[in-house]
Amino acid sequence: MWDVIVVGGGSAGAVVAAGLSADPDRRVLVLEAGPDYRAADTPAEFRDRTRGLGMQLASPPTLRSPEFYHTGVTARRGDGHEAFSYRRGRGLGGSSTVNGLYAIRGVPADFAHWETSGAAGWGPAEMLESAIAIEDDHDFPASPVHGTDGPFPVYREPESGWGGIDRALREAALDAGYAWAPDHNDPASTGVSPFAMHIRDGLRVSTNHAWIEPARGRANLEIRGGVQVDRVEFASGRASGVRDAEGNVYRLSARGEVVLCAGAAHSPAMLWRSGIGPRAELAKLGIDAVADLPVGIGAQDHAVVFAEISVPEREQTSVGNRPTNVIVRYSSGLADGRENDMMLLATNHNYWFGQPTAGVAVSLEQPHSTGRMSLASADPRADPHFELRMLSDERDLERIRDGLVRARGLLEHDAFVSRRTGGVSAPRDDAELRATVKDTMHLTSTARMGAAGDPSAVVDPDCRVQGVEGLRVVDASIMPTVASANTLLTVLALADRFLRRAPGLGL
Ligand SMILES: Cc1cc2nc3c(=O)[nH]c(=O)nc-3n(C[C@H](O)[C@H](O)[C@H](O)COP(=O)(O)OP(=O)(O)OC[C@H]3O[C@@H](n4cnc5c(N)ncnc54)[C@H](O)[C@@H]3O)c2cc1C
Repeated sequence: MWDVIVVGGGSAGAVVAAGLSADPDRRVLVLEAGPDYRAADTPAEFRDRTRGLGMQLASPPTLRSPEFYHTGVTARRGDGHEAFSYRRGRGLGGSSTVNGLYAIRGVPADFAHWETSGAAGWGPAEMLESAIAIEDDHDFPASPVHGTDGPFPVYREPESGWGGIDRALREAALDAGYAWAPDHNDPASTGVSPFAMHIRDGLRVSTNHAWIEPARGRANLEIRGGVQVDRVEFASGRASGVRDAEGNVYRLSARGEVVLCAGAAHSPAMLWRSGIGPRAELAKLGIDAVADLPVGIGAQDHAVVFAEISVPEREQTSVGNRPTNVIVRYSSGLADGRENDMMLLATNHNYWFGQPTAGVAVSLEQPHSTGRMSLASADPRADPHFELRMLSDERDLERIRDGLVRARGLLEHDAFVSRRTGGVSAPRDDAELRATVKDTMHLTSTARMGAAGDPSAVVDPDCRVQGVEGLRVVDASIMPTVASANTLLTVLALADRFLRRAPGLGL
């Protein structure tokens, strides 16, 4: 019998498990589909920051450590595209073990928007408090918006370690009038910034290193790897435990709760298998509905397009072969965009496709387009599929079009012209934009948070799944809308915020 069962020991799951097991009176069980391993045994290829070099969007035919990925998840990025794999991490640390290492906070306008859309208590001040609490950032010692005591390191590569494209983007963007913002994690910042990473001494720090490892050995915390959870079981409308794919059942104590932290792809799939989702979709899979909720509807990710150039190899080399050390954030002022709705990324090498080119990526940080999940069967081993419908909302197209014009303009600056060996290659019209748009692996909002009783929300502001008792979701799924930044730091701040809101959970 467990007071809390945490499903998924990934990014949010590690924070939640460590936080809840800090109370020795609470018995916490973590069930993780992938490997349970000591942080020191993380495969070298993931600790080394050159990992970014091999991080193509599509899984390559052979992966060196396939057990660290859920290889069956697929997505169609845009209407008319071919569907192909959508990367998700697996094993302790989850996606924080395999991700691109970028460590950037969401912007205050995101959280203000969350609050007005019903997520009371998740506004800019609260999310800043959590962002400060989790981090260990020594670059701005006197800053009131930074923390140095948290478990998660934030590091910025000095200019001497940047690639030629990083330098060119900074020079061109400053000349074009974008401001220099040395700290993109300052809530007031916008403009040209060094892109921070979650590394210490040059090596990745995952949530397995930062949260699970220090909590291991607690008598009240048990971690089981290799357990593929099928679904949550209920008795009289209250979660009574979970069942795994082998049929084993893990039971909760009388006041116990299940916290799903299986990520934005797998938490919604697990909810469907548990009878929580759109009634009509569940019926197609032969699942009886426990609660008719819009699970799997509203999926978001940042849409990205590229302006590519060819440059000599020396311009592509940076310390650790990082693809991007410099970004430019700006507010488009277009199509209902809030502050910092757009990002341009220096691309020393085009890791998304493993191409030899370089250039500037244009990323839509506040998409209006939403997608949805489907499941081929109720089999617990069937991974979900996503129709992301990127750029299907005209307002997204308008801003990405404008972003590409800006990127093209920057690539005509002498800093780029003097480095490139040919012309600029980029989508020429809306049809090409829609045909070439890519994701950034930042899936969110598949079980979104909203006001209690709001039929368009899956969880309330205490992360409780509506219509049942004893079940919460705490991971990227619950973001009301995708944060305007790479999503990991927001997921971690969100997990910290949850812990502050649920002090007596399961007891
Ligand atoms: C390749 C890649 C690159 C990325 N790059 C960046 C980046 O550079 N910066 C950034 O900020 N963000 C990045 N992201 C996004 C960011 O890492 C994620 O948003 C974040 O880690 C998600 O956290 P999570 O807790 O929601 O899910 P995860 O960290 O994915 O954790 C989910 C966990 O649940 C487990 N699980 C799933 N199903 C089951 C089941 N049935 N039973 C038991 N356990 C289960 C999984 O194995 C996993 O361990 C990237 C993501 C990927 C995949």
